[in-house]
Amino acid sequence: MNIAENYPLLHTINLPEDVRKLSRAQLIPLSKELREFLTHTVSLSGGHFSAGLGTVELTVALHYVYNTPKDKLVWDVGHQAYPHKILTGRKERMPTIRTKGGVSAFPKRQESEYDAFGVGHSSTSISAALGMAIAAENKGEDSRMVAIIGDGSITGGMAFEAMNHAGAIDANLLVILNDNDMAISPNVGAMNNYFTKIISSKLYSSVREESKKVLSGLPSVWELAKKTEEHVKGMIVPGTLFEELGFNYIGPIDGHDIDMLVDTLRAVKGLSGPVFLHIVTKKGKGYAPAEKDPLAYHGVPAFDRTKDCLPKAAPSPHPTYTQVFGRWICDMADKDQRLLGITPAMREGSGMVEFSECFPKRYFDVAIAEQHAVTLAAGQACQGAKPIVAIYSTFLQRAYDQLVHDVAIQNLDVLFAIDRAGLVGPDGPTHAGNFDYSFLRCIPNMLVMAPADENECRQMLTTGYNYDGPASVRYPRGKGPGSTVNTDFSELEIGKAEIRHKGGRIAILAWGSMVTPALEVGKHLGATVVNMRFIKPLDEKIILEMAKSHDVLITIEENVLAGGAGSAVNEFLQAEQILMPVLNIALPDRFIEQGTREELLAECALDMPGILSRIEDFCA
Ligand SMILES: Cc1ncc(C[n+]2csc(CCOP(=O)(O)OP(=O)(O)O)c2C)c(N)n1
Ligand SMILES: CC(=O)[C@@H](O)[C@H](O)COP(=O)(O)O
Ligand SMILES: [Mg+2]
Repeated sequence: MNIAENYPLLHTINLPEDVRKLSRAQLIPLSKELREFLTHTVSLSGGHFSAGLGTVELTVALHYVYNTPKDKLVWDVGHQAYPHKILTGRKERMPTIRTKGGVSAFPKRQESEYDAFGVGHSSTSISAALGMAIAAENKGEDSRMVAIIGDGSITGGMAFEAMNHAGAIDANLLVILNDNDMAISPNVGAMNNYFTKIISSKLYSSVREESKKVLSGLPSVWELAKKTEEHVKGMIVPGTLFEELGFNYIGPIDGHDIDMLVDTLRAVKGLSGPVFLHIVTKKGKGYAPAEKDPLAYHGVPAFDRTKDCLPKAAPSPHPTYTQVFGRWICDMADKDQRLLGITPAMREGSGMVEFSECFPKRYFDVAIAEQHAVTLAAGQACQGAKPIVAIYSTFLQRAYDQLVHDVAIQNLDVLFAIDRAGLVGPDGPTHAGNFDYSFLRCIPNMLVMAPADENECRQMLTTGYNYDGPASVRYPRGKGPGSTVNTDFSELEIGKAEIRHKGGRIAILAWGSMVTPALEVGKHLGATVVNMRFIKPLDEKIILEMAKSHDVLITIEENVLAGGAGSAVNEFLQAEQILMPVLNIALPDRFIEQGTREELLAECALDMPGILSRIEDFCA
């Protein structure tokens, strides 16, 4: 990639201070080059794309106006922060994004001093920026804190908890709402309707024009505004929710108009107290296929930028686990009218598209609101419905209290279809689902299952659905070993494991994704291999049998060791006063960085060669 030749202005930008040296007139060509460079590098690497296309001008304007890194930019989620990464010293390395050892998927404090806060999960930015503002003021430090949050991410309750606080203490904080009317899929909810109302109100266009005049020509008006903040309020749609929360609401303004952005940011930088700046952008801006289909271009594989569509996935007879769930929920919904399906803003990723289309009245996208999703399900279950919460393992962490307090204590009949469990790969540690065995199995009443293959996934979903109480099935990202998935509703006996291979001295107890490599190892070593299926309840009978008839027990799971399935076996053996050599193979007690799933499994010695060598070392 010849940056100097193809991106002459961007080439001169190593750090934001270089942006600040540019003339106002150069900001438009810089934005153009930045967008082209972003498109070029993401077409090589894959990654999050359409959101970043929409934040190009905002990123340039922010680094132009604010004195980063002393002033802090806190990007919510961080999938829209690729332009920020490019302007903050990482442009040459962008093609490595999300690869092992490469630039990380999201802002990360360890990676750059310009990444003020580590992100990946949504709706944290306002709390974090507020914390920074309070601490800076306490130190007597004059730095400005800016939270940049999308219209999807602001639907998360935390964002409102933070504004509730900021508004009350009159904190010096700028919240920028980047409103593109999209989450990953089209944004939903009353808040979204409210934003649409503001934007489509007649006032928006006139405010836009008026603001433009005021902002471009008359900085003194802003001087005045500082003194009489009511005036600023007068420039906006009156009576906004955010004003009631104690914020000075400004906007909506065009988030692709760089002059307007720079003027507005300069003006609000001088204001004291919490300010809420509402900008309107287009997700996918400037790359026609992404503008047309921002959902498809939210996260992309490498692609040919000269074509107007993404590469088609190779046809495969084997569905992913997500697809197995998507098929099953439609089949079960056909059969049982009581079934209700819930997703916290992850319709596509969780395999709910067909269900949403076939059963619109029984489908609930609750926006990015995991806590609400779980308690909503609890409420539905109280009325005799059969709710299913389809959720990524990492995002279920958000709703732990709801799981315990609202669902499990009341032994309510909710099924959790937990996707992206274990190592997810390129998104890195923020998105890994490495803890769910541990945090689920300690909850009384919970049924915790992990399928060894696709057909077992379907059977477990049916088993969990028919179980009278909280149940969970957790499965990894992508495909399994490729079993044929039946279309029936067969169930598994609860708490019953199955022996997959009979052998001699060594017995391997494996869960979920680890059954396949365990089988390979078992066959190689002549060991017994058990597909344990249940993390809770454990098949204690089979553990006793294995302990009696083997010299060594090995447990293998794709979850951290602490509190996981191997720990459950250890607890049981201890309770039974069985003393024998036991090796627990699990994820280590550290956060695993990004890479492909295969690379990470190998790094953690959870692939066939890794497992084999750990067992050989142990038994030597
Ligand atoms: C707690 C949490 N739930 C779900 C997600 C998955 N997720 C990532 S981006 C996104 C949509 C965000 O929408 P918005 O904030 O409007 O940003 P945009 O992509 O439109 O720029 C979702 C649901 C997440 N990162 N964190
Ligand atoms: C930023 C974010 O949280 C999502 O976009 C996430 O990266 C999706 O992950 P999957 O690709 O596994 O659905
Ligand atoms: Mg959005």
